[in-house]
Amino acid sequence: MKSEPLSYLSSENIGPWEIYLAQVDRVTPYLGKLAFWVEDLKRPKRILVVDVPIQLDDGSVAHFEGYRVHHNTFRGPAKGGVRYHQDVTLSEVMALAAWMTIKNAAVGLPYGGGKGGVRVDPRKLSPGELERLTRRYTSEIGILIGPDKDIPAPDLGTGAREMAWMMDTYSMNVGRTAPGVVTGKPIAVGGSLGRQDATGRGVFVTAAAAAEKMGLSVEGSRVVIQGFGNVGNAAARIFHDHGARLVAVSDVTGAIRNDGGIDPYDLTAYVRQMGGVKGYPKAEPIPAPELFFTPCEFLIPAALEKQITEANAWKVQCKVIAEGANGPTTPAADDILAERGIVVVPDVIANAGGVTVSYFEWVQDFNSFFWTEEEINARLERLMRQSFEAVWQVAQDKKVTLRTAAYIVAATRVLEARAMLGLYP
Ligand SMILES: NC(=O)C1=CN([C@@H]2O[C@H](COP(=O)(O)OP(=O)(O)OC[C@H]3O[C@@H](n4cnc5c(N)ncnc54)[C@H](OP(=O)(O)O)[C@@H]3O)[C@@H](O)[C@H]2O)C=CC1
Ligand SMILES: O=C(O)CCC(=O)C(=O)O
Repeated sequence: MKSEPLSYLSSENIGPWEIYLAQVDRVTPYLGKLAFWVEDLKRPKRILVVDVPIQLDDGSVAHFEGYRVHHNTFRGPAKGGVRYHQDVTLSEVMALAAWMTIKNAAVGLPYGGGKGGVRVDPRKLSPGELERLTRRYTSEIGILIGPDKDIPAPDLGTGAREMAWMMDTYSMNVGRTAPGVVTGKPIAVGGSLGRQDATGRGVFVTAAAAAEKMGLSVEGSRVVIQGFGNVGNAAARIFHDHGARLVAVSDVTGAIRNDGGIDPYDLTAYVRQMGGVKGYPKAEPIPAPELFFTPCEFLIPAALEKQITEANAWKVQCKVIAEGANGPTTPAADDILAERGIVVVPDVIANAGGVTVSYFEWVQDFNSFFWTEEEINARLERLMRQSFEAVWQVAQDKKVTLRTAAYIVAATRVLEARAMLGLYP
C-alpha cells in the first residue's frame, strides 16, 4: 500500500509520535499478511484541536490549547486519559493515543485508543480556574466523547477531581447522569475501588512477573522511581509492601537517594506538606540526571516520555526497567538496553493496570453494580499476569524484545479486527 507521509509532521522533529512510528516499523516484519493494513496504525482516525478560554481569578481571560485524538476504534470505543502539562503538543497526544490502541489490544480490552490534553501548567492555576478549564475543555470535546464513543480518564496532571468535573459537565450537556463517560472518578460518583493505585499495581505485577522469569526476588530488591505522582507513588508503596527497598526517587522539585531505603509512606506525608521530594530530611539530594545511574534491580520511569535515551542508556544500573510512564524509552535506547541484557517491560503492558481498572469501572457503571476492592485487585492481577505471560512467550519464540513482542500481540489483534471490517469500512 503506497501512502504519502502525514504533512503536518516535520521529519526533524523526532518526538513521541516518531518514536511510536519507529516501534510500528519494528513490528511490521512480524505481521505476515496483516502488514497489508499496517498504514492504519500509522494514522490517527480523527483529531480535534480546541480553544479553551477561561476567566482567571483576577478577571482577565486566558486561552489554552486543548486536544482530543482518536487514534483507532476498530476494537471498540476510543479510550485514554487527559494530560494537563505546559509542554503538551498535538503530536505528543497523537502518540499517547496510539500507545492506548496498542495497550488496550495488548491486554485484550474491548477498546480502541484515544488521548487528550491541554497545554497548561496546572500548578499555576487555582482550583477554581482548573475547574473552569476542565468544564470548558469537556464541553469543547463534547462532540467526540461519550460512554460508547470515547471515554477519557486521568493522566499526568489530572486525577479523580478533574474526572468528576468532566462527568458533571458532560451529564449537564446531555441532560442525564452519565457516569460511563469518564473513568478514574471519585467513588462517590461512580468510580471504582482500586483505580487510584491500579497503574502502580500493574507496574508491580508485571515487574514481579519479569523478575520471576529471571530468577530475581522482589523481596530485598532495590527500586528507583522517577516521578512520585499517581503511578510512581503507588508503585513505590506496593514494592515497599512486598519487601523491596526504595533507594532513590525524583519529582519536578529534585531527586533524593538513601541506599538504606526510603519509606514511601513517610515520604508521601512529607510531599503533601512540602509540595515535593526536595529537602526530604531522611535522604541525600542527588542531581536529577543521576537518578537513573543509581544501582538497583528495578528502575521505574513514571513521569514523561524520552527519559531513557542513547545518551544515558549505557549507564543505567538495573536489571529490569518497568515503564510506568508512556514512551519513556527511545528506540535507540531500547537497542542499547537489549544489548546490555537489561529487560524492559514496555509501557503498553507495564502501565496497563490503570486502563484495565478503568474498564472494570466502566462495566460497573453500566451495571450500577460495584465490586469489592479484593475482587478488582484479583481480576487486575490475573489479567496483567496472563497478558505478560503471552508477551513473554512471543518474545521467547521470536527472539525479540518484550516491546516488539507486545506490539506483535497487539497489532495482530487490531489488524485482525481491521481485516474483518472489509475493504471499504
Ligand atoms: N495516571 C494513570 O492512570 C496512568 C499514567 N500513565 C503515565 O504515567 C506517567 C505519570 O503519570 P501520573 O503518575 O498519572 O502523573 P502525575 O501528574 O500524578 O505525577 C507525575 C509525576 O511525575 C513528576 N515529574 C514530572 N516531570 C518530571 C521530570 N521531568 N522529572 C522527574 N519527575 C517529573 C511529577 O512531579 P511534581 O509532582 O513535582 O509535579 C509527579 O511526581 C505519565 O507518563 C502517564 O502518561 C500511564 C498509565 C496510566
Ligand atoms: O484509564 C484509562 O482509561 C487510560 C489511562 C491512560 O491514559 C494510560 O494508560 O496512559
